[in-house]
Amino acid sequence: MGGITTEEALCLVLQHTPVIQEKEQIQIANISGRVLAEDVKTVFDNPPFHRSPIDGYACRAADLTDASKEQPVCLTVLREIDAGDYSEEEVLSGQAVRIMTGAAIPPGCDCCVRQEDTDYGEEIVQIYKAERQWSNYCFKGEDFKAGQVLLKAGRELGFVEAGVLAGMGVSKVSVYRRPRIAVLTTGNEVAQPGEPLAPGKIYDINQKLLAARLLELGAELTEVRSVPDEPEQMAEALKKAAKEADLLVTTGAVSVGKKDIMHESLALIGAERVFWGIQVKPGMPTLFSDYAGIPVMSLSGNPFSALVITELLLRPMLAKMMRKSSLELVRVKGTLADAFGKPSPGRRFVRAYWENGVFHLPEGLNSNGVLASMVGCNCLLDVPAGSGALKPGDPAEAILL
Ligand SMILES: Nc1nc2c(c(=O)[nH]1)N[C@H]1C(S)=C(S)[C@@H](COP(=O)(O)OP(=O)(O)OC[C@H]3O[C@@H](n4cnc5c(N)ncnc54)[C@H](O)[C@@H]3O)O[C@H]1N2
Ligand code: MOO
Repeated sequence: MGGITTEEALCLVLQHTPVIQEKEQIQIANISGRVLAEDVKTVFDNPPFHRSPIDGYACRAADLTDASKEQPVCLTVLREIDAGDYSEEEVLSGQAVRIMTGAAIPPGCDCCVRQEDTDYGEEIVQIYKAERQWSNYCFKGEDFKAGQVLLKAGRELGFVEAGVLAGMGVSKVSVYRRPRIAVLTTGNEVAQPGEPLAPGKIYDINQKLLAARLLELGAELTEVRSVPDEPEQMAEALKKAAKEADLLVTTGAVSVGKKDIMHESLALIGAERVFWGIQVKPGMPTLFSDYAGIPVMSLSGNPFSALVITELLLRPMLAKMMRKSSLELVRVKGTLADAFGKPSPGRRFVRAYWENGVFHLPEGLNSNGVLASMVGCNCLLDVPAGSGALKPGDPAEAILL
């Protein structure tokens, strides 16, 4: 098997991968999967006031030292404070306020009593329980203090951060823009889903397969389309796509056939070949070029080959472009539940389902042109070069999808 190793390929690919620098402001409800571009600092204490975590009465703990069901302590109820109300009137010894969960505790009080530990009195309340100072008392600033950097630039954002930002009163944040990718598939044999299928034609799987995965990984798609197997047309399509995109992805026409037009198309636009051929199955004829600073990843046309190299190379590229370490490949170990009959003279990736340390192989064919048996698979077994047929119980490793 010719070509460089996958590690060498990844290294070269990353050398030609730009990190996106441009920033944009987005609403915090849309931040999931984005990367924060600037530190976000708090400008007030939260909660902004001492507050009650219960429905009951706020008063002074020193008044309650002897309180019990048998010998209740009676306090005069000054007022009711509901959540959202605010009172600055000091509560003195012998006094209490009726207070609701989330309401601001007035000055003078240093504890709250649950209403279940009282007689629910409206003007005079009988308290049945002693409370320690600061019990049932949430302090101003216990969530965060003014001047704290709660979220640092570079953090990957999700629902927790959306909630934290909302609590800070922030409605928009600055994030790095998404990488823009164009996907161009080749092949005079491909028809688009929804169209009738003429003899000799197949549906274009790669467009949708790649578009769905790249969107899932966090990219923006500038265009996704099929280009006829004509070098001039593909050259034009690449030139046009490069005006909008940070990365170009093509599928098909990279092998050695007469219609393998990617080589000529890339030569026509003056793209520099970085490598052609990786010692891996599937995806062996993968071609990678640099077109005036824009990386061009040309995947082989077989859908499973395109899928494997998307995970092995495109995903780490996106991790770098977006500064998202969560996209880096995760490896798992386990044992095989099923046999895999083919020997692997070179490194091979095989579709599988991993659960509780066990790898299950799907029923259908594990062939590069077969995609249906991928349904339900969640990993790619990484079978080292020089392996023979694999049998149940053999140890194995995989990358998670
Ligand atoms: N004489 C040789 N023939 C082949 C070699 C070789 O070394 N010598 N390598 C084989 C290997 S390995 C692969 S992989 C393929 C790679 O071919 P290409 O990348 O040039 O891709 P195509 O020939 O265009 O297509 C391969 C296969 O995939 C189907 N295809 C293409 N595009 C799509 C699409 N968008 N959706 C669904 N299916 C697609 C296409 O019809 C072919 O069946 O070359 C081997 N040949
Ligand atoms: O390398 Mo090809 O991608 O075996 O199918």
